[in-house]
Amino acid sequence: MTGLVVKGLVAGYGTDPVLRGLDLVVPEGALVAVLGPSGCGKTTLLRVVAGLHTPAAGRIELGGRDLAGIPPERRGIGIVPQEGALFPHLTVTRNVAFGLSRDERRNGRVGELLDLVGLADFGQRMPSELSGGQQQRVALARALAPKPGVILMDEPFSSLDAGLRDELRGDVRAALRATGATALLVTHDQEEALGVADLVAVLRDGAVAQLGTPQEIYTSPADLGVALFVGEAVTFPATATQGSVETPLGRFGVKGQGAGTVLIRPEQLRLGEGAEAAVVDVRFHGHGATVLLRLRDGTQVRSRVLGTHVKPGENTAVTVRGPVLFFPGNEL
Ligand SMILES: Nc1ncnc2c1ncn2[C@@H]1O[C@H](COP(=O)(O)OP(=O)(O)OP(=O)(O)O)[C@@H](O)[C@H]1O
Repeated sequence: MTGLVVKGLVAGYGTDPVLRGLDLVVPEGALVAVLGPSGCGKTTLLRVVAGLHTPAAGRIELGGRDLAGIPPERRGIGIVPQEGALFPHLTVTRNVAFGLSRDERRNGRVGELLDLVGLADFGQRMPSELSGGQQQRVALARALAPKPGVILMDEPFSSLDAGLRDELRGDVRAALRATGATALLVTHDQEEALGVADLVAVLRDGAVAQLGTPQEIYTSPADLGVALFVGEAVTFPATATQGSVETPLGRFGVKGQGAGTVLIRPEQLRLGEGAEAAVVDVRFHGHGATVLLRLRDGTQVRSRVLGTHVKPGENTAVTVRGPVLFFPGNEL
C-alpha cells in the first residue's frame, strides 16, 4: 500500500509559488529525505502536508485518503520539529502520552516508545533536565506514539553537534524501522540525506529534480545540477566523440555526444600512478585527507584519500577509478 502521495502541489506566499507542481511518493514504511538548498521550499512542503498551509493546487493522499479539507489534528500525521518543542511543564512520560487516549496510556505504549528511543529511565524528568539530543528523542517518541500515517521531521538534528547528530540519526532510523513508520525528513545536509534515508528527493525550482536511493542519487544523478548538489566533484568541460572524452586526467569512455561536462568524485582519484601531478595542499580530516593537486596543464583537482602519505610540494601521479559521468549540453 502507498504511504504518502503528493501530486501537482502548488503552494507559496503571495503570487510567486515556492512549490510549482511538486510530485512525490513516500512508500509505506520508507524514510524519504527531502534535500534542497535553504529557501527552496522544504518547510513549506511539510507545512502543506501537515495541513498548516493551504496549497493553491494539487492533491495529498495519506494511505489512500485525500487530505483536502481535513484539519491538521485529524490528518494522522506526527511532527518532529527542529528543536523538540516539548511541553516544558510536563514530564517526559506526559509529553509522550499527550496525544494518546486513556486506554492507550494504560497499555504501556509510552514505556515501549521511551525504551525504543533509549530513554526508558527518563520518564519522570522534565524537558529542562534533558540534553538537546534527548529532547529530540522524546519528540520522536511523542510523534510516533499515536501511530500516525506519516512522521514529518524538519531538520530534526540541526541544533545538535556533529557526533551527537550522527548517533541520533542512526537511532532515529532504527526507531522508525522498528515501528514500521513512514517518514519524511527535510534537510539541507547532503551527508545526512544520503546517510539516513531509504530514498532521497532532491528539490529544485519548486519540484523534485530526482527521487532515488542514496546510491542512485550519488552515482547516477539525473543532471549536472543534482550531481553538484549532492557531493563534491571534479569537473572538466569536454566534448564527447565516438563514446569518449579527453580530459587532463586522460581519456574516458562515456555515454552521450557533443559538448558537455565530465564529472568525477574526489574519492575516485587515486594517487601513486597515472597522470603526473604536484601536491599543492593537504587537508587532514582524521579519517583521511583532501589533497589538492596541480596537473601538468595547470588544472587543479581535489582528491580524497585515506591516510596522508603525501606532502605539499611533492610530486605524485593520479589515476581515476570507476565510471566517469558525462552531462552533454551541461557546459559549466
Ligand atoms: N510566511 C512566509 N511569508 C512569506 N514568504 C515565506 C514565508 N515562509 C517562507 N517564505 C519564503 O518561501 C521560500 C521557501 O521557504 P521554506 O521555509 O519552505 O524553505 P526551506 O527550504 O525550508 O528553507 P530552510 O532550509 O532555510 O529552512 C523562501 O524564499 C522563504 O523566504
